[in-house]
Amino acid sequence: MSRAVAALRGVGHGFGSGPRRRTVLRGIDLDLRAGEFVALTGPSGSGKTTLLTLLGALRVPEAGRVCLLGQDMAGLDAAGLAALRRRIGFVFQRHHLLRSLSVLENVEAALHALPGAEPRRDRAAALAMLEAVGLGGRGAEPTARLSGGEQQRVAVARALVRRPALVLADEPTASLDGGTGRAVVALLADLARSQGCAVVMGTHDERCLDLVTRRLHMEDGMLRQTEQAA
Ligand SMILES: Nc1ncnc2c1ncn2[C@@H]1O[C@H](COP(=O)(O)OP(=O)(O)OP(=O)(O)O)[C@@H](O)[C@H]1O
Repeated sequence: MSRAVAALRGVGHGFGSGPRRRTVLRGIDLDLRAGEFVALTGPSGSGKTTLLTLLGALRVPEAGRVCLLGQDMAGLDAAGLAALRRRIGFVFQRHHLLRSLSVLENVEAALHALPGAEPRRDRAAALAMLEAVGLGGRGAEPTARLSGGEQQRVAVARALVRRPALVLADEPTASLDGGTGRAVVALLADLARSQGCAVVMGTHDERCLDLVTRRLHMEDGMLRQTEQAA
């Protein structure tokens, strides 16, 4: 069996208190393994983003246990959580690229934040990753000049250049047309396979679901259905 990247047991989370209290996640059990590409589907407000933020160590659960990359979140202080987050790649609907930087600089910036950064090695890694996402030769261009799909590919390169064991994507195709969105998801699937990382993608985009290895369906804060692709 491949490596466990994340293990969640009895995870619950909610927001607010008193009469305004809203329970968003209930009794979530989940195991993620290296090399899996998981789609997280479910109606709006069902808790997908909340679950992704827990998997990204962006918040700690109110109840239950979350182990990420071999570490129990309960034992980590703020610095420990930040160090854990640096080992996770994030791709969002709005790509949060720095428009004033070049394409290459945006990808390199992800490496500068890591301990032991080495400019020459980092540049080589960023150039190789741009090649992998089909943007070889475009590194010097201002990011703002790229199309939406190209910018999302830069965001994928930025998330994967650190070689994370876990990549989280929240609606990565939402601002893209069908063909472009599918190309971005196919790219994520290819890179996940070649780098052996686990990817969890929150999505409403039915057109990309044939590209994943597993589907999880969230409803009323519970993972109701787990369907393994053949
Ligand atoms: N920081 C917060 N404070 C209060 N309520 C929140 C907060 N974050 C999320 N919620 C609420 O939790 C519920 C689940 O939200 P979440 O964003 O996880 O759903 P989702 O399945 O990702 O929805 P969508 O598909 O629309 O993005 C929603 O009712 C939302 O309003």
